[in-house]
Formats: sequence, structure tokens, C-alpha cells
Amino acid sequence: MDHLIAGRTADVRISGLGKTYDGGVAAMADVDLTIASGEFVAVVGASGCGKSTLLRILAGFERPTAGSVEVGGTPVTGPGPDRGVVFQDYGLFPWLSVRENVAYGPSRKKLPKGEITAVTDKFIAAVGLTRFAAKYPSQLSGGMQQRVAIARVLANDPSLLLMDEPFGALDALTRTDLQTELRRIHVETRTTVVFVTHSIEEAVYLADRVVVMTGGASHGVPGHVQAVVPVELADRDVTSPAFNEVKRQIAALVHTVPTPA
Ligand SMILES: Nc1ncnc2c1ncn2[C@@H]1O[C@H](COP(=O)(O)OP(=O)(O)OP(=O)(O)O)[C@@H](O)[C@H]1O
Repeated sequence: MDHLIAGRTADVRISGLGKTYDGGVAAMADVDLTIASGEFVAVVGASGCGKSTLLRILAGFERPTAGSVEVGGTPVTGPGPDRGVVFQDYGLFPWLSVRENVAYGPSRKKLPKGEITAVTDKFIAAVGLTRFAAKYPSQLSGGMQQRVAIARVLANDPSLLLMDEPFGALDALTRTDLQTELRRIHVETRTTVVFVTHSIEEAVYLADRVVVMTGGASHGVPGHVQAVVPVELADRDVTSPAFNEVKRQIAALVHTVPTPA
């Protein structure tokens, strides 16, 4: 491998987690989940079942109203550099070049200049954008901008990568490319990943385990974990009968009529 990018990694412990928003919307209740260091977990479920709420609590953007979350043994009380977040909208600084966007985190850590350059170049190469390092976000396609967003987050060396529908705005071909890249990057970094998606196929392609959430305010039942499905496929050939059987199993769980946890 020409650019090995092994990084930090942490386990995640979610216990009795619940969130009732101001106004009484019970978005999520009784979520228990342990994620091993280096594991890739995808979260799927119908709209409103609390996927983003769970991710925002892990990121520290939102405080739970019940239960707790620990990342690497440390309780989450707010956002922190140990967790990197990638959203659907790339969130790049439009006035900075690709290189400057990726260098932003390492520069704030006041690393020596040579180290900042090395880290920046390494992650730009890891997402295949070396030739575009001097370009600005407006000069790039959506897929390329999302690659920059991923490189920018990884350059901060997070131990937990949180991704909320990161490929949701991309066309199907670009989305497939980025899924392949992300799988490769995960194999290299072994950073723990929690990945929220509406696509069951994407979840099965990427994840070691798929967390299926059901419920949500519109069902009169708080969002909760319906099932956790391990993906024990030797390869991730999306056309294989085994792959489609896992997809079918998860789709049936997603459509389960939610019952109180
Ligand atoms: N800031 C907020 N204030 C009040 N209610 C909220 C807030 N954020 C989310 N909710 C409600 O909490 C529930 C869960 O929302 P959440 O965004 O976590 O679901 P989701 O599964 O990510 O949905 P989607 O797939 O549509 O993004 C919904 O009923 C939503 O309306």
C-alpha cells in the first residue's frame, strides 16, 4: 500500500440513551449499543426514527435526556476533536483551496509546518485528489467535494468517524465510487465508523453490523433499536444471492411495525 494511513480508533458504549426534545417529542428511547474499536456500523430506518438524533448525540452536538455515551471510555459531554463528522452537505470553506481545507485542522493543532504538509498531502492522496489540491470547492463536482470533506475530517485523526447520509446528494455512479473508497480507507485506518443511511444496500456493502431503528414520533413510539444484523459476507458483491438475502432480511426489519422498547 503506497500511503498507509492507520489512525486512532475507539470503542463506543451507548447505554439507556433517550432524547425528548423541547415540546415533548420523544425522538428516541432506551438505546443500548456497544461498538468495538475499528468496527463499521451502519444505522438504517424509516424517516423520523431518530438516526440523526443518535448521531448528533454521539457527536456531542445534542445532549441526551436519558442515558449516556462513552467514546474510548470517556463520557461525551460536547463536541471534541476525537470525533469527526461528515454530513450530506460537504461543509467546506469555499474561500479555501482543497489543500487549505484539509490542512485546516492540523494547522489549528499548531503542528510543525512539515508535518502539516505531510498529513495534508497524505489524505488528499488517500481520496485521489492530488491533482486537484490547488482548486477551490466551487471548481469541483459534488463527489469530489465530499472526498475533500472526508480527507479534511481524517486529517484530524479522529478515533470515531460519524457520517450522516454523506453520499445522499450524489448520483448513483459517484456514490458507488465513494462507497468503494470509504471501504478501502476504513480497512487502512481502522477508525471506528457510525454511518447513517437510507440505503439498505449501502449499509450492507459498507458495514460490519447494521443497526435497524424503528418507531419515531409519527408512530407514537420513540425511535429505538429494532435489531442489529451482523453482515457476515465473505465479499460484498452486491449482485450475489447472499448479499440480496441480507438486504431482504434488513428490509423486513425496517418495515416491522414498531412496538415500545
Ligand atoms: N431539534 C428538534 N426539535 C424537535 N424535534 C426534533 C428536533 N430534531 C429532530 N426532531 C424530531 O425527532 C424525531 C427524530 O428525528 P431524526 O432527525 O433524528 O430522525 P431521522 O431518523 O434521522 O430522520 P430522517 O431519516 O428523515 O433524517 C423526528 O420526529 C423529528 O421531527
